[in-house]
Amino acid sequence: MSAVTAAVTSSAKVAVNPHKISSLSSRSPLPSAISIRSKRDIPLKRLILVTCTATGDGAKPTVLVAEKLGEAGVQLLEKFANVDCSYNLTPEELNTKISLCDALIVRSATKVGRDVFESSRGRLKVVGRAGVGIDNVDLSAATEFGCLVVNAPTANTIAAAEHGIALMAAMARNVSQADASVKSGEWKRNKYVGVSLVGKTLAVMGFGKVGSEVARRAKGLGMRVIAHDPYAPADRAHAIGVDLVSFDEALSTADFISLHMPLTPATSKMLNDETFAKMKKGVRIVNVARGGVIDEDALVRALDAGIVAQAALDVFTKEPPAKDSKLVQHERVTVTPHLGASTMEAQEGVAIEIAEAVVGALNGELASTAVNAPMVSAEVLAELKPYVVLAEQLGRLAVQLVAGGSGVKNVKVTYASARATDELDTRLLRAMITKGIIEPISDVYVNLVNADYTAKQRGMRISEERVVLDGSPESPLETITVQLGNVESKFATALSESGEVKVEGRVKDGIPHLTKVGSFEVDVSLEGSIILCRQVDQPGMIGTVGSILGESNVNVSFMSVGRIAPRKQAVMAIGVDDMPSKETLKKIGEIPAVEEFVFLKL
Ligand SMILES: NC(=O)C1=CN([C@@H]2O[C@H](COP(=O)(O)OP(=O)(O)OC[C@H]3O[C@@H](n4cnc5c(N)ncnc54)[C@H](O)[C@@H]3O)[C@@H](O)[C@H]2O)C=CC1
Ligand SMILES: O=C(O)C(=O)COP(=O)(O)O
Repeated sequence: MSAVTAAVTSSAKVAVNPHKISSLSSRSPLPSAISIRSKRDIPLKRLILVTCTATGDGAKPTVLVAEKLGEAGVQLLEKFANVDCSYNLTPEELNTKISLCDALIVRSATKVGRDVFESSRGRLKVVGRAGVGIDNVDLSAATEFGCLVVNAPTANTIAAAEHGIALMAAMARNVSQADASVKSGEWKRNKYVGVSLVGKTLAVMGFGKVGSEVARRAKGLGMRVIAHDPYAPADRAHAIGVDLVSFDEALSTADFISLHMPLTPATSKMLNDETFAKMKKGVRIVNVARGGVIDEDALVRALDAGIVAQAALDVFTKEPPAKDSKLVQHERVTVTPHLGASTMEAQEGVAIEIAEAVVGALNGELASTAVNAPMVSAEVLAELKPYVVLAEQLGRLAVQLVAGGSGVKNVKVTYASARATDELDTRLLRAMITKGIIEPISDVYVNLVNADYTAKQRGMRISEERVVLDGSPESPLETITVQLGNVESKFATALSESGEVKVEGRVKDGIPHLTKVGSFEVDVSLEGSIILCRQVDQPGMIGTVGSILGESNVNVSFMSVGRIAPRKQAVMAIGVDDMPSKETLKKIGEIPAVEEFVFLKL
């Protein structure tokens, strides 16, 4: 079972007489004010993460496209949103605009740092990276601010692989140098004698989507291809006739090295003085990945020392590089201005891929290309839909039962299900319970993106437990129980025998219901708001409370009573559509048989 972080602080726990329950909840005759609510569909937008409710007025969301995006993508966005295509913004202009935007689409040139999320003041809900590399987006800041980051990981793979091959062939045959020479009026056939590719060893560093397409094409050119990738499965490499080798073996045996790993702290400057020294003399290097994976000064030294015969670079640590960059000006270096993804086809594909992902995310759907959120498949999502609402409502109820100042640090969630443990994905449920607990007591916006982070920040530990039931695993869950430990409660009845605030719920006919409070069984649908009352069980109670509410024009949607035994203590759960006034609540509290009561807003 997963647990979200540690940091358990203990606060005073009040031992309260637990009320044992001896009978199941009894549905009482309905007083005149009662109306049974019709079964409603649960709005999908509530389920997830990033809904375009930022404007709060049902207006179209605004998408800022900050770098050139294919027309097909812009058109797709325009069907759903106000689209502001503003290219070449300065960082200051971006920060000013962003507070009016629900989504931002960038390519590789825009730095989306913490300042962007701060400047958005909570409105920015999605960052779409129209391409693969997300090294220009501060993912931890995005996660912290609950902003989903999606990318377009597949549409430019072939373009990048083709550009890698193009650079390798152009470099080997001095195409760009010879071209410049001829255009300047020279005709130097001996100066530009190249090297052949056939029979040479190519080391593909990073055997992902682009790397494996480069490998496939290089095999077709008659090269021997090896690859280094600590995370790639060997059988995928073998399937296209490539051997996975160690980093050092790749460096020491390759005639050509082609880089295709992402820029991360682990890959930053992985080609440096030390690693160049391990290479075969006369090696040729292609970089269509990210400039930062090479120490560029070290590459100039390796070129000058003759270790590296040639390099072909599409990407640079700083883009554009300085005009007088020794590397760019080096006569044995071929350069292009980050053109790997720049084909008509790839740009069209990327634009559509990112526009669909951003629109989906703004619609509250789970994006399959989410970079900073767990992916939950559409099928799992559809099945869990009512349970997701239940989870949030239980969290919301539980936290409202805590007496102010207690500080919620320990949350225990128990899922009872006939499904095998690994057949129930609880990440979404856990996130929604976290949302339910944190949102009523703070101004933090919690979603699937930042739920675990936010819990951790607040020192809240969420432990999850599974109870595997006998029976049919048809429905994913029977009950969800949320317990808050080490807290005091403003409604002592909500404390379990072991002293935790405890609420339990289940889904009935697609509608989430509260079925247990502390040790008392109740049955009330989780819509609107709830009044919980502990009273001495006696005739006329339901009528008395019902008429107080009816007189104040508060519509009652549901009532249920759970009791220990006839004429002993009972808990009445009353679902109300409207917020009762203070006077109305006071009148309920003044009923002699009422021992304690609480109003809970859902
Ligand atoms: N120049 C351009 O216009 C383009 C550049 N790119 C760059 O190419 C990179 C690769 O793109 P894809 O193949 O689509 O990504 P990918 O995620 O499919 O592949 C990356 C591979 O690198 C591997 N890797 C991670 N750390 C490594 C390490 N330390 N050593 C060796 N391998 C490591 C991963 O296991 C993965 O297999 C992107 O991150 C992006 O930076 C991608 C498209 C266009
Ligand atoms: O997809 C990538 O990672 C790329 O590097 C492509 O960058 P671009 O979208 O052309 O700025």
